Amino acid sequence: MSELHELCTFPIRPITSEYVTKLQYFLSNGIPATYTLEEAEAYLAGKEDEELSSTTTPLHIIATNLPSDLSEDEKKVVTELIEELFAWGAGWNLIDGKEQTPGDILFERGFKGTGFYEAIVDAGVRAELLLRKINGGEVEFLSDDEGDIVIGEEERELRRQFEEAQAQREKEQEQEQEEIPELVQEDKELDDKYNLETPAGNQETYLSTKLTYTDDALLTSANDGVMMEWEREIMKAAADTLFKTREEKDTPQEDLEEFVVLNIGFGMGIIDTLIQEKKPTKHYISEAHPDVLAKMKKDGWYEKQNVVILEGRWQETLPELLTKGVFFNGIYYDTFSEHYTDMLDLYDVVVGLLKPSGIFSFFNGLGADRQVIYDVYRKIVEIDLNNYGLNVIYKDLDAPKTTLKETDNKDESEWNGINRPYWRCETFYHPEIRFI
Ligand SMILES: C[S@@+](CC[C@H](N)C(=O)[O-])C[C@H]1O[C@@H](n2cnc3c(N)ncnc32)[C@H](O)[C@@H]1O
Repeated sequence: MSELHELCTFPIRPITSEYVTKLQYFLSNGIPATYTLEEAEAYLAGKEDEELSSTTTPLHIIATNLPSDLSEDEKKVVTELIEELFAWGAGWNLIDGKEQTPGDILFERGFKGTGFYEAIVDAGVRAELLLRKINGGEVEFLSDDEGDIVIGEEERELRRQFEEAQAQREKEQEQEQEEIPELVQEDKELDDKYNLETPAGNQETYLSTKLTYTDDALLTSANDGVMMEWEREIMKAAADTLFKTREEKDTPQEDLEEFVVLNIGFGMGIIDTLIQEKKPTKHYISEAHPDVLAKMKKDGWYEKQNVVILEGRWQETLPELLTKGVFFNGIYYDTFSEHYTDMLDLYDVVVGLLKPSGIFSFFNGLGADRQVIYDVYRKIVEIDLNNYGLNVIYKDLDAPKTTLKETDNKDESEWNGINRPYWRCETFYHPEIRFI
């Protein structure tokens, strides 16, 4: 173990500012903040050229060895150590031999709410926003419902690339084609490859994939869960949220005269059935998949008096409503094989379609296969919606324990026989979004 790594195991107590001095010494003398245990071991074994499959960084070692009985003074020092590592380019989402990020380790060890876990989440938010800038507004950094985590980006490297890209852009102003930094380009290629191959990752593939309704799920032919029965409680909460303003005293009467609701994504029709029970004046349903539309026809949704079915992708059907004077008291969004970039496009439409007192909500599965990413997205969504003059309140809901792990037993795990678990968190952050 190198001296830097050794330091991060907190060999001496109490943890004093001496630690910060030592850390600064290592970093300012050229040891990268992302120097891994694996690199150190390979160096000692004379195998520096070998490709390493995991990246146990100083932040991982801190997360693993952080004492749980820290004094207030020690907490301050540890906070400084973490800040110092980030200032020198530590990666918030690198993965160690157990496939864990430093945030995962802290969460597992019960450090959520102590400020240390939150420092990692904040670094993730900063990295994401920075990468989006570099990438010309595209969101590529975090995987959402895809089950993979993109490793290798470090804030410092990003910052360097950002500055480089900006300088380059200034130099080549007359050139129409913008340079894409190599790192981002690599991610894009990975993403494109992934997208082209799976229904879960790509809309075009998804919309031409055969779907099957089982007793408790809607599945693609690749056994991806499009919708699953375990989400029913979440749908109940969502339906209640959409109708909440009906009971609130300060909702303007003119907003309530016609109670109009929009649901984007029919799936198993769970939320639409719950919406119908609440008898809205009008109930719009946006649905793109032919097999789902066929099921809706078979089950009589086209005959319902107050139901309007918008056939096709919401990207094509909703903008038309903007010119037709249709406004909603509630909008819910829960689709499949879409990404956070699609949600950013959706926000443009939502602000135009929501009544001043209206409520917008969505199935919040963003990054939910890994707690720390779920927490990063929680903040990103808040930041993005605030830019639209919308405020988010999250309500914590318990997710079923059977979604936490994969086992062969259907009673123990929802993921038995399902291609890619898209949910792994204990708590669902149910969003209620209104104009500020
Ligand atoms: C997760 S399911 C919705 C489940 C629903 N909330 C329920 O309670 O059963 C997602 C649905 O969104 C539909 N969908 C996917 N992309 C869409 C798009 N761009 N526009 C409209 N519907 C879409 C899918 O075909 C699928 O029926």
